[in-house]
Amino acid sequence: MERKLSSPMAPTFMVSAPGKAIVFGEHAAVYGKPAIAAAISLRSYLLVTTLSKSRRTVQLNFRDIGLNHTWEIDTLPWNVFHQPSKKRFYSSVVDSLDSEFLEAIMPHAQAVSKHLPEKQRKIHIKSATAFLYLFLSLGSSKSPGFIYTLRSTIPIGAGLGSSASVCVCLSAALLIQIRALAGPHPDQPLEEAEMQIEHINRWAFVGELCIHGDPSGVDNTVSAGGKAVMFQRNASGPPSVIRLTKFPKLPLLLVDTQQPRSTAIQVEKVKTLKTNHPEITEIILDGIGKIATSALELMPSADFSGNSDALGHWGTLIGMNHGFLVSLGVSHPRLERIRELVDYANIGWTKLTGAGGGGCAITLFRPDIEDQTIEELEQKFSAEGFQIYEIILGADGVGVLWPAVFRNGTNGKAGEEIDQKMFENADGVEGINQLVGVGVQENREGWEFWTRDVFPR
Ligand SMILES: Nc1ncnc2c1ncn2[C@@H]1O[C@H](COP(=O)(O)OP(=O)(O)O)[C@@H](O)[C@H]1O
Ligand SMILES: C[C@@](O)(CCOP(=O)(O)O)CC(=O)O
Ligand SMILES: [Mg+2]
Repeated sequence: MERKLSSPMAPTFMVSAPGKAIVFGEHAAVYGKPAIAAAISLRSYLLVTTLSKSRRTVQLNFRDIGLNHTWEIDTLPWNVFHQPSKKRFYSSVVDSLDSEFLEAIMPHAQAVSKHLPEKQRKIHIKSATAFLYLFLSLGSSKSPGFIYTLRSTIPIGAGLGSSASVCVCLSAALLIQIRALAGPHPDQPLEEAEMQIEHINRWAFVGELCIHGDPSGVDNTVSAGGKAVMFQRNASGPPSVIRLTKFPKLPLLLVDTQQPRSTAIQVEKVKTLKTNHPEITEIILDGIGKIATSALELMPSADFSGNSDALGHWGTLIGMNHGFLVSLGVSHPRLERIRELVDYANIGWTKLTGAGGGGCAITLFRPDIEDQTIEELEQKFSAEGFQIYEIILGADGVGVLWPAVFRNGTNGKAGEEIDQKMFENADGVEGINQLVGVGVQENREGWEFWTRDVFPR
């Protein structure tokens, strides 16, 4: 099914991609060790509006970070991106950034936030760079004007793969616009769907390269394909990915320290440690990889309930994995406080998830913990300023709503186009979920996913 979205009359459409939780193996994944990660029910949503033929501008409206910038399409450095000698950079698999491209983009990316404080400015520039790199690689100077409006329910910079989910949305939207994707549709052969996911994933990785320098690729892989994966980066060629179709239902709690940090800085920390203490660091990274392999071997049936041995084994591995991450220097006192509270109550095993240095921790509960005990713990977390997220693991990967109209009566607007302003101004996570959240059953109507439901819910 080909879509003619580059036509000026193309209707508004929306794409969405999930965040992720790394259950085992962060950081070591960067160095080619295996990792296990699952897509979560928090997601990003990107609305693409085509402008009339006479308006040849591209507007990036990233409301969550306060970025709203418009470029004239004709002023962008198309000549640099589309020179014949650079063809391989946009026609084949791209696994590194081109310095000439980056240089050409930089003044345009830097134009987005001239007068902001340094920290916020960096965030804006990273997102704008990822967008421009993909837009110029995949798009054309003849392109009509567009508005890209993004909202996300994933906390930014908290280890839940917000960057990857944004990059998957951008990649999917742009590939749809150049008619490079077939589907998704329910009777699409699995192999074809997998190829489409991989196409989206590869360009999302390029976006991640713009945001964090040296990503392993695990985040974009699990965001694009959804569900859960065992992921291993290879020294050359594409990574090895096993889709985990029997990922267990975990009694899991996700707690956010609310301590912001940047993945790029945490990854850099480990790199410095590896330079200064190569042998010891390699042993730790290898140990983390062995934990992920062991977890995969011990992964029981789809359900942990009534299988306390398996749960206990995974719990022990979670504790060991966290210990190794502490040794790498990527924990934080707030993360240790979460672990301390869980350990005192003796009700489970905790590890940081994602790049650490702040961000989120996951706790796997022991079997048969009373609901009241969990409630008491949650109250302590709230009192100390931690944020608890209710998530489901194994969510759908990238999906498309085409055209972007309300399909149901919950918003009282069935059949109406999803209004850009309404989406832009949706009030926080609740507002976004209510309006378009695919986790809300009524809102799922009309969404199509390349991934299939393989997990028991
Ligand atoms: N909702 C969003 N809107 C715009 N940019 C975003 C959004 N979420 C993430 N980003 C980009 O991703 C970066 C955060 O990525 P990263 O440090 O890898 O943390 P995370 O663990 O959330 O992926 C931000 O600096 C920003 O550039
Ligand atoms: C630390 C790392 O393993 C995961 C980073 O995840 P996040 O950006 O913190 O969500 C880096 C990577 O694998 O690219
Ligand atoms: Mg990230």
